[in-house]
Amino acid sequence: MTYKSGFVALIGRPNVGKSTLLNALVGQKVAIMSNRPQTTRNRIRGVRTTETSQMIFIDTPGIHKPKHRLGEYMVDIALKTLNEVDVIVLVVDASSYVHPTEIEIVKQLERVRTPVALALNKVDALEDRALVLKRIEEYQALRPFDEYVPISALRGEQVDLLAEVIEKRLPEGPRYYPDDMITDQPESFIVSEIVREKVLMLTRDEVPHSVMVAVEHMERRSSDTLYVSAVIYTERESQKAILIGKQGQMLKRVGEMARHELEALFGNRIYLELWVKVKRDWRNKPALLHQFGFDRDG
Ligand SMILES: Nc1nc2c(ncn2[C@@H]2O[C@H](COP(=O)(O)OP(=O)(O)OP(=O)(O)O)[C@@H](O)[C@H]2O)c(=O)[nH]1
Repeated sequence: MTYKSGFVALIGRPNVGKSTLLNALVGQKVAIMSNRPQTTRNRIRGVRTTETSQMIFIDTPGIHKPKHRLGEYMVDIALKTLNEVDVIVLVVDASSYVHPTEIEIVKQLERVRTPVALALNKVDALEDRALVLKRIEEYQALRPFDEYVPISALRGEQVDLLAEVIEKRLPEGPRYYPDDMITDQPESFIVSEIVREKVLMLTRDEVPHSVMVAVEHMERRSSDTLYVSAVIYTERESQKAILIGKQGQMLKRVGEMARHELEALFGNRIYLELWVKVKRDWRNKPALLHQFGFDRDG
């Protein structure tokens, strides 16, 4: 049997149960990632690996925000991402009326070609479960979705069915991440996301959002100390210079801020070593793949 893999965007307005669903799909550990402020373009929220497929769930910040607050730029970024993923899951709260934000999201989705599954969550909270049919009709009137799956993320009901529906639409592909990533390795992703966040914050957009951070090495050096070495890749020498700063001041600040946050998060002392390298050709590679660190060899 062929193995399938791909990117899945979980979208929906706040509080509909996206985090709960994600946890039900991939396990508990990922919650830590979902609480991070949304400064990056996309973030991996979790990976579900089975015998037959691997799904990489990403966040699409901005898609649920009103357009006037967001600006065209972010809307465009969000739409670009949604066009690059393999499946979109729009999570809605079936126990609530169709919210104006959902109507806005559906409108945005007109510009996207990716298949969209509608996950009608919180069916356990419906007085009468037959009401979910009415809800489906209401959403269907907005646009025809590719799939409709009533679920209860909280109780884990029909979550596997949703996973099947997603899997059906994934392309053939490899396991991008090791099977045990969720249990063993999410730390490196958290580290790279946090470092990246500090870079963007402290350089105030002088370094573009496409900057990539690759964690090269993580090692426990004693019971309470974690040694981490990471490379920040920029596209140009000028960006590298900004990032390093006068006498290394900028890089030092990035490192200090990231270290503090990581220590609080992991409850360990962190020894963080940061390097800056220029990597010119990465734009040519498929944006999503490289952004998520699949090309770490160069
Ligand atoms: N009854 C019921 N409650 C649920 C279900 N799924 C999630 N919830 C509850 O809905 C609330 C919001 O859930 P989250 O998973 O944090 O929602 P979210 O969409 O990730 O929210 P944001 O992070 O704000 O975007 C929590 O109190 C959950 O316990 C469900 O299937 N049934």
